[in-house]
Amino acid sequence: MAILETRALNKRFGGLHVTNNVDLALEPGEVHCLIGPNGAGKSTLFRLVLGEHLPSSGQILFDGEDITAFKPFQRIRRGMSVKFQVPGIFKALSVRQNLEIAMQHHYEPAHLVAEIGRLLDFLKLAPDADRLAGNLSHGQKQWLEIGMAVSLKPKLLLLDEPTAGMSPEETHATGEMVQRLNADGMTVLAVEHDMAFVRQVAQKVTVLHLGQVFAQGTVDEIVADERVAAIYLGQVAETAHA
Ligand SMILES: Nc1ncnc2c1ncn2[C@@H]1O[C@H](COP(=O)(O)OP(=O)(O)OP(=O)(O)O)[C@@H](O)[C@H]1O
Repeated sequence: MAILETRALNKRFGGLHVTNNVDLALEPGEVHCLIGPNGAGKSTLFRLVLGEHLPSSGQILFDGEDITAFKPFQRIRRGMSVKFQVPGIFKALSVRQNLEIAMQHHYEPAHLVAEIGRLLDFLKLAPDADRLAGNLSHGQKQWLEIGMAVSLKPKLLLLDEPTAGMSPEETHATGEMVQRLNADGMTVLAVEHDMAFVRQVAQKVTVLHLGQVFAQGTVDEIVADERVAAIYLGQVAETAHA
């Protein structure tokens, strides 16, 4: 059974049909990347899954339950977690304090310190634990945000362009984090433009175009698909060489 499924999902903003009959299924334990040209409807689909937008029609199922009408907090309570592009960290608090805030109500005090220590190591932030989050580099802020998103061990992690603005080294390290989370059983849905990252982590790729599922397959299948190259990958290559 799919852990996340959208069935004939539609979203209209006035006359604009932004999500058009989207059927998407994520198997438990899969890393699934959502790619597509600007304006393809990736962010809108992401927000529909999270419950920030309600669909005009169609259904969303999570872990076998129809969550179409659920509020975001109800989805989060059932095991979804999200990392947005703009970090929502507390800049005036230390890295450790940020993690404490995310985790303190969910762990016994006796276990909290050890859990935070493990997470700091995982995030490569142990040497920076007592620095103010606002003083971290861009990439480190993204990692802290990923840490806050995974601190409660969600079943499904939603990542919105997790490597935007990162160096190739930071992007690769982020990919390794996703791979480790996935090895521990976490399902991941990531909107991502960086094909190196997609190639590193994705077991399945969905290409959105004009609000519709345009192609779906493994990374190799997608990269070899001339139709995809025509609408999207050419654009990425141009951007990369700009
Ligand atoms: N709240 C809204 N009201 C009206 N139109 C919207 C709204 N949100 C998105 N749109 C429109 O829907 C279309 C798809 O937008 P969306 O942000 O989902 O695309 P995207 O694939 O995420 O693009 P990008 O890669 O540029 O972020 C765009 O034409 C956008 O202008």
